[in-house]
Amino acid sequence: MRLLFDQFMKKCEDGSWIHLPSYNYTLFQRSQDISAFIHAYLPTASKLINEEKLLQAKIFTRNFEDGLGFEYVMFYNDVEKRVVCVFEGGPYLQGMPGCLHGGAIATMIDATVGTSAMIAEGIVMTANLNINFKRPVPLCSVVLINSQLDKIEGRKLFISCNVQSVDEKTLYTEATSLFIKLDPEKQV
Ligand SMILES: CCCCCCCC(=O)SCCNC(=O)CCNC(=O)[C@H](O)C(C)(C)COP(=O)(O)OP(=O)(O)OC[C@H]1O[C@@H](n2cnc3c(N)ncnc32)[C@H](O)[C@@H]1OP(=O)(O)O
Repeated sequence: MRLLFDQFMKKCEDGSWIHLPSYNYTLFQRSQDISAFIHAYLPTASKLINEEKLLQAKIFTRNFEDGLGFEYVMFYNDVEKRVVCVFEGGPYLQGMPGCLHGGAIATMIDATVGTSAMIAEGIVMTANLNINFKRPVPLCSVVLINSQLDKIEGRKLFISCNVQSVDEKTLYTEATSLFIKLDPEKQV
């Protein structure tokens, strides 16, 4: 993980790649911003949200102690419209014995392609995520999640993604996704 981090940080030196900051909370740090977002974009859902509990909200992937859950770092290449995530799924993410849980893989795919969509179009939501699990990901191994923004049609963003071993010899997972840029005029 450290070796790959250093390799990508080196790529950032000429500005072709950017190290993306990781968030422990949603992109909105203050609760009133979260509340304003929900009332603006998700009025239907806002009626069901417990505002008090909302104060404890954290990004799902940032809820485990170091090394036990989702350990990851993302880098972005604006020319290629790519986000690459270096990810190690910790021991608390086990599915079948010795394997990373499929839901944990889906989460990190969603986070990676979602980051790509947010960079391109701001406030987006996942409308569709199709995942082919081709080989089991060994638990606690480091993988590369490569996402590619394929096209934008109106509010629709089509992003593909694969999960490979660090030596890129093993293809673990392939996915396609559709993100929709939220329209504040539309009741979601
Ligand atoms: C920082 C890390 C980033 C993390 C990112 C994580 C993102 C998430 O996990 S979001 C949570 C999971 N997603 C959700 O809960 C979303 C639930 N769905 C929704 O809220 C709505 O369906 C939403 C917002 C996606 C689309 O609703 P709305 O804005 O009304 O758009 P809508 O008019 O229905 O559709 C717009 C277009 O997309 C198409 N479309 C919408 N959904 C789909 C779909 N599932 N499949 C194919 N096409 C679709 C529509 O057909 C329409 O196409 P066209 O413009 O050609 O007619």
